[in-house]
This record gives sequence, C-alpha cells and structure tokens, in this order.
Amino acid sequence: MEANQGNGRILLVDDESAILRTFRYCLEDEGYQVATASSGAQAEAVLQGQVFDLCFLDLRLGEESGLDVMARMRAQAPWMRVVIVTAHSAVDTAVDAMQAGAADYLVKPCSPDQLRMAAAKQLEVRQMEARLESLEQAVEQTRVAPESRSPAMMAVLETARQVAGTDANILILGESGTGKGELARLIHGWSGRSQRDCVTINCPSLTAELMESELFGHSKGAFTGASESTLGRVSQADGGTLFLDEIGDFPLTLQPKLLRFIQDKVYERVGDPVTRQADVRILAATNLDLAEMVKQGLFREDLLYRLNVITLTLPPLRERPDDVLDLAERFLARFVKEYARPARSFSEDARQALLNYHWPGNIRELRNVIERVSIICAEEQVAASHLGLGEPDHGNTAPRVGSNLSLSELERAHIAAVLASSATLDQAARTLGIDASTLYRKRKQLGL
Ligand SMILES: Nc1ncnc2c1ncn2[C@@H]1O[C@H](COP(=O)(O)OP(=O)(O)OP(=O)(O)O)[C@@H](O)[C@H]1O
Repeated sequence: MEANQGNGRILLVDDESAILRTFRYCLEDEGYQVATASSGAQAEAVLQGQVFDLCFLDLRLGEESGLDVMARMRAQAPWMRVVIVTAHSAVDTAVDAMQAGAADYLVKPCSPDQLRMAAAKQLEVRQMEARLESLEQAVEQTRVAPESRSPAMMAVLETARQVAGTDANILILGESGTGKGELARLIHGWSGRSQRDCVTINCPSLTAELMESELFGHSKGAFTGASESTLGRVSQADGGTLFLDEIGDFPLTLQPKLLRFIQDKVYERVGDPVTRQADVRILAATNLDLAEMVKQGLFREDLLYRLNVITLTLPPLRERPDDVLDLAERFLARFVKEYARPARSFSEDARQALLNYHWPGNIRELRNVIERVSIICAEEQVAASHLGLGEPDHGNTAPRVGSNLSLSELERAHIAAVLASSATLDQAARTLGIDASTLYRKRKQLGL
C-alpha cells in the first residue's frame, strides 16, 4: 500500500465543513492531492476541471439524494472510485450505494488510520486498473528478445538503446510487419518511463472526431452519445509513452492539435475548455513516405519535424537473411509448446525454402507461417512442403473466383491485391466496401 504514498488525487464531498477539514488534513499529510466540495453541484463543477482517482462521498447532502449525486459523478468520471462515508444509522443506504457502484463504505466517526487505509486500498486498485490494459497488451505475446545478427538491425537496436533514455520523439519507419510496434514497446521498456504506461493508438482505425476524443478525452454530453466522460489516451500516458501507430493515417484536420500537444504538452478534452497538461513521450511509426505525403499536402511538415527528431528505419526481413532462421526457430519452439505439437526442427530443404522466400509481409508473415506449420506438421521435422512457400508467381496462377480455394483464401488474395493497387488504406477500404478500421484489423489478422 505504501506504493500509493503521495500518488493520488482525492475529492471529498460532505456538507459538514469540520469533516472536510479533518479528512483533508489527514489525507494531505499522506501526500495526496485533495480537493473538497460541500454539495453535489459543487462536486460536479470540481470534476469538470480536474481528474480524481478517488472520492469520499457523504450520502447525506442536505436536500439532495446522495445516490443521485453519486450516479451523476460516476457518469462524469467513471474511472473514479467512490467510498461512501456514512453514519451508523444509515448503513443500509451505503449498501444500496455499493450496489449502485460505490467501491466501499466508511462508518463515521472513523479514525485517521481507517481513513488512510480506505484511501490507500482504493488508490491501489485504481492504479492496478490503469496498468491492466498495458499489461494485458504486454502478456498477450511473449516477446522474443531483440537479438539480431544482421548488421543493419544491430545498428538500429544500438541507436534505439542509446536514445531510449532521452525524451526525444522517435519516428520508426519500415515496411509493414517489420516490428515497428515491437521496437516502440522495447524503447519504452528501456526508457526511464517504463514504470508508467506505453499507450498505443492505431491511427487508421478512427475518424478525426473519434480520434480527438480518444486522444484527449471528452466531457459528458460533449457530443451525441457521450453519456460518460472519458480521460483520453494522452492522460492515460501521462508520465509514460504514447505510441502513434501508422501515423501517416493520422487525420489531417486534427494534426494541428497533435502538433500543439507535442510542442507545448497541453491539451483540452472535447467539450471542455479547461487546458490540461500531460508529460508524454511520443513514438510514432509508419510504412508510408511522410516526406512525399508532405509534398502532396497530405501531412503537415511542421508535425513531421516534431515527430522525427530521431528516425529509426527497420530493415525488411529479406535483408536480414541471418535472422530468418533464428526467428523461425524461436517461433517454432514457442508455437509447438503453445499448441502441444510434435515439430522440433526444420529439415535442410525447409531451411533453404525459408531463406529463399522474399517475405513481403516480413516478421508478421514469418510468424504466421510458422504458427500454421506448428499446428499442421505431425512430424518432428518440418519439411519444405509443410511451409507451402513458393516464390510469388506473377504469371496466370492468381486466385480466381471459382477456383479450388476456400472463402478465406480468396478473401486474403483479394484484399492483398486491392491493397497493392491502392495509394492509401482509405482508398483500399472504399474499393472493398468496408471501413478503414475493419480493413486495418483484417490486415493484421491475415498477416498482410
Ligand atoms: N523481434 C521480434 N521477435 C519476435 N516477434 C516479433 C519481432 N518483431 C516483430 N515481431 C512480431 O511480428 C509481428 C509484426 O510486428 P509489429 O506489429 O511490431 O510490426 P509493424 O512493423 O508495427 O507492422 P504494421 O506496420 O503492420 O503495424 C507481431 O506479431 C510481432 O509480435
């Protein structure tokens, strides 16, 4: 519980000024930031301007129904934990409040120790909740240590390590599937910010309006459907790192607001004029040619110069032949363990096939191929025929409607062909008749 010492923002709501004063002194002594309100309306006004992790709420606020006040506060700040403060005689109402979403209750009069413990307990939960998302992302896949025998890759890793500890913004370039997201998470892990979150935003998946509220948050009622306030990714990344994946697809109309945030570290939530600050290190990645996009008026030059203080370019897998077999072996070991399958090694012809293939989908494609082979290979040794890698044939063997293909194979081939002939993801999505976020997910899913 000591981990929370001094690290929590607490709102006290009570109509008795003596209680507010005593609670405040006790909690400020612990190093917490404390604000007070003596009515529901005042509490809501305070919540408009500041973010709190925890609220101690007296349900008896004059004429107002404490449960209504709690419901309004929870809609405004759903992340905030609420502890009900109640007299012995009103424990029943506290129990109702807990059913309505309060985290705990405290019976008055309480000792300073009881108050401190109640605060520490809730702040610990709040902190754990905030970290859960990033941890889930991290454990989703056991990451293979970033070892490489390729000189180009070794140079990138070396520079990445050197600059990780600075707050310089980094732009990571490379073809799709080369591991840009992976490198961003490594840089965060090597930086002094690793105890805080590395928050990722996938730029193509959102329209300008949704992106603004995703990034900066919004207040309740800011637009139709905004029934609850949200904190926004920038606030979530405070003290940590914000990774803007596929920055080339960041909405042009929103680029000035991102630029201002990167320059001045200040922002406003949608529908809320209060200017807030966040200390966030920016990493961005793209497989697009941003300089060319600047020339075409599709990307702001000033934003590009803010993002690319350091540029790291990941080599495509076909230029890392030394790493292909190492990676393949590591993926094989991992997937056969995961699926409890018999394959243990690659035959000589399989090794040759892995080396001869061009890997247009880079590490992502290699990973998908090895995952598939781990499942289908019933022998100890994987043969070239299991891998099913032929050089891409530009002759007349392209999948055709009505040929001997499953629906998903046909879908994959069609999406790949449309992507190859489209200038942007948006254009490809329009041709395919799906929205960009669906296309984005499908690309990842199909390893394109
Ligand atoms: N060094 C590595 N070791 C193991 N797996 C890796 C490594 N680098 C990347 N991968 C895996 O390859 C896949 C693609 O990586 P990642 O998403 O980071 O690529 P990307 O360049 O960001 O792709 P895109 O541009 O499509 O977003 C992921 O499944 C990732 O886990």
